[in-house]
Amino acid sequence: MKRYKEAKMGEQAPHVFTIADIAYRAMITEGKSNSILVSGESGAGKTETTKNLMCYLAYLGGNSAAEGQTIEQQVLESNPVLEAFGNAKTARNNNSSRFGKFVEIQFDNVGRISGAAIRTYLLERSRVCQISDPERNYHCFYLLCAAPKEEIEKYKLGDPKSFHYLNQSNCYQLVGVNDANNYLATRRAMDVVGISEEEQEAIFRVVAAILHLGNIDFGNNEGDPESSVLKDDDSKFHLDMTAQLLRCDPESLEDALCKRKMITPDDVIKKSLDISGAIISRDGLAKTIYSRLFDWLVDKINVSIGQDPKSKCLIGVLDIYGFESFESNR
Ligand SMILES: Nc1ncnc2c1ncn2[C@@H]1O[C@H](COP(=O)(O)OP(=O)(O)OP(=O)(O)O)[C@@H](O)[C@H]1O
Repeated sequence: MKRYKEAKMGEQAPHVFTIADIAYRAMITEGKSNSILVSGESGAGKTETTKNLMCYLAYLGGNSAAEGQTIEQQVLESNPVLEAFGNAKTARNNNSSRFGKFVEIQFDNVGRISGAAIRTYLLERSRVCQISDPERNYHCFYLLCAAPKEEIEKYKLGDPKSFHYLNQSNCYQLVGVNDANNYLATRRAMDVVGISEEEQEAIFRVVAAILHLGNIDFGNNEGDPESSVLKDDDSKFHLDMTAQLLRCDPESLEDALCKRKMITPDDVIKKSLDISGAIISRDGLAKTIYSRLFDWLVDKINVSIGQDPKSKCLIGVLDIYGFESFESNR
């Protein structure tokens, strides 16, 4: 970073630091905002490049003397938090971002970082309840299953193989990655970005609830093929756990999964759902809860980092969705 600072284009070997340096210098001299677009196929290195760009901008505009957590530390530490909840192993990349991200780093009139905002786009919701070999679900599920024993007991978790949302693929572990260590690292990163202990507990409660929700299975309601009921005691256990973790009433949850409410101008009609309908509503609930949790996390990080209303210049870094080409593209 030292070598690239204020070096002319071509003076050093090609590097993203040069791009960040040019963007920063142009912002200072011309007083104009700049954006850097990082694009490429899945696995090309966009997210790593984005992190390098952010490190370099933090190096140029950092506030080393500030007390407590600096804005740049918070921006950099938001990466492991967002990756835990928005990244997953795919066929091409063990740490593939399943969302788009635009990071705005704001600067004051002397070129110091004064605020930041993170905007995310289009989280891949379907992954929460549907995966196939050799992919994995979002990292956070495996991290929580590798959490310290007390937490595993508190959330009644265990081997990832016992959860439907994880066992549709045979891939559970990543080579060279320790989920137990990463769980603790994610908790530490959450501390840095200003997520309180209580909020962290609530976040992982929701993650555990989604795993239990996925294990609720449905069976035929005798005498009425158009409706469904909980399949067995195992499903009842997971329903009770989901309700306990989400702090809602188990009967209302069961009703919400097995019945559909239709609102007409005069009345509210409840219609029973068959097994496949109940599964669709269970998975729909899991996807909605997860994507709202993700949005909540991003909002929380933004509130904690804070934006500078007086800032006139910013550098934006856009890490877009990586392109993938499948045998059968849909
Ligand atoms: N500059 C780098 N230094 C070291 N390793 C890198 C670098 N860039 C990429 N890699 C390796 O390649 C992998 C994929 O990179 P990255 O996650 O940045 O890709 P991506 O383009 O963001 O992919 P996706 O679109 O799937 O999110 C990384 O996990 C890392 O192992």
